[in-house]
Amino acid sequence: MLILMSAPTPTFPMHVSVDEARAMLTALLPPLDTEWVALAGAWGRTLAADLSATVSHPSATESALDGIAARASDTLGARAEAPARLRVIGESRAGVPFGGVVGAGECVRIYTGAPLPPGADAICPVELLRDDGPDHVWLARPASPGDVRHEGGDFRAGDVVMRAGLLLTATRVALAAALGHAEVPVRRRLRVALLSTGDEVIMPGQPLQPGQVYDSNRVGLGAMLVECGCEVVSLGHAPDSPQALQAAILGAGGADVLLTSGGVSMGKYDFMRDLLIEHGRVTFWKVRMRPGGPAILGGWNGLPVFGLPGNPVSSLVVFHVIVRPALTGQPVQSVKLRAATPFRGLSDKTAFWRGVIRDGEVHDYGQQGSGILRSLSDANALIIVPEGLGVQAGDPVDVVLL
Ligand SMILES: Nc1nc2c(c(=O)[nH]1)N[C@H]1C(S)=C(S)[C@@H](COP(=O)(O)OP(=O)(O)OC[C@H]3O[C@@H](n4cnc5c(N)ncnc54)[C@H](O)[C@@H]3O)O[C@H]1N2
Ligand code: MOO
Repeated sequence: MLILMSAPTPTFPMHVSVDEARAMLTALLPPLDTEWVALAGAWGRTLAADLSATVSHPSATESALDGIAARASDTLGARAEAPARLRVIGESRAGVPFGGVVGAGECVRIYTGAPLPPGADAICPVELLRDDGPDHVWLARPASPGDVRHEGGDFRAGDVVMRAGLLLTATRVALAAALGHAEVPVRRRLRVALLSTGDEVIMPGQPLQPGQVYDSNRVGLGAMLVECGCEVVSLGHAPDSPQALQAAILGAGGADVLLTSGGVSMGKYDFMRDLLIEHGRVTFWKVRMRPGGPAILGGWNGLPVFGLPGNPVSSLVVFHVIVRPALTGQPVQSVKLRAATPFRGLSDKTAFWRGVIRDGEVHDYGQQGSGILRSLSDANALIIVPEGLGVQAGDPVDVVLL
């Protein structure tokens, strides 16, 4: 007769949803103080306060073209066979505006970005002009008010243009400069300690002995943390021993959170799991997702600890859909695409299958094992198949772009 041992009822939540896991991790992270950084060093940081425009952009109504500025009413009906003739009374250059007023029958030569002189309300591009001596021009088309860029057309002084919480991408750093900020308030970088575990795990650069594996998780997770704007405190690697793990965790002093990889599933040597359950604190164990199901969140002496599974695809997918959004405050961005192939559903888990987007459709990458790291590297999409649902070819499907 087969007797199955019944495990004691856990005192912590198990099998939480991906959304719950993300919210629980977010709740364990400390609020981050504000610091000011020069704009040149602000890329990748998170804005800590709203940014207002110190000036309007454009700062004055200006020309969008090189040509002449005139009164549109003087040029109505102008065409090649019956051009309009205007007197040139000066010039307006970017940075050197024309000092006078454009009157009836008059124009000034003007260049892109130069202020529109008072009196003028329209532009004729240089391609449609013919000089008639130094002081007159013929227009083969009416001057167009549409070729004027209005003062404040982009933003006005005092407008709140960027909101706190925004990730400062390259274009947003450019926008902050246009708003007139030499320095910006950003959130302090989160200090994340990173530890990989496992007797078999070694760093590349040494010959691989039978049964060993190169530490791809530490390198991959470290790079992803840098992408998230975090300061990485590398704790290196610890073997499968509770004592070694405890000693390594002590090295995380001062970090805001510890990320580990490996040792969180069902095996006898999964000591990260035991350490948190028996001597630390557990917020949840196991997420209803594949890959990544065995992840465990908890704490050790006040330090939040997130134990990611050892399987390379599992740890990196958990990072994509739980860790990154929690660390950056930026939601997981997904788009709807048409599935070119079926994607398997799981009755009790959300699946994140690797896919390849081709011709606007998403195709199954094929090998979906949690140890097939190439599937993540070659893929450019994570296909989200919600619990209990499958995807047929032709169905719309939510896709996270990798
Ligand atoms: N009986 C069960 N076995 C397993 C279950 C289960 O529910 N019942 N879950 C499976 C799932 S799902 C996953 S994911 C893995 C996760 O296990 P662990 O977190 O305990 O990870 P390890 O056993 O330490 O390692 C798994 C695998 O990954 C390799 N590994 C570990 N660290 C690294 C690293 N830093 N770089 C590259 N590769 C690494 C390790 O050598 C193993 O091959 O458990 C299943 N088992
Ligand atoms: O779900 Mo595990 O995370 O299959 O490899």
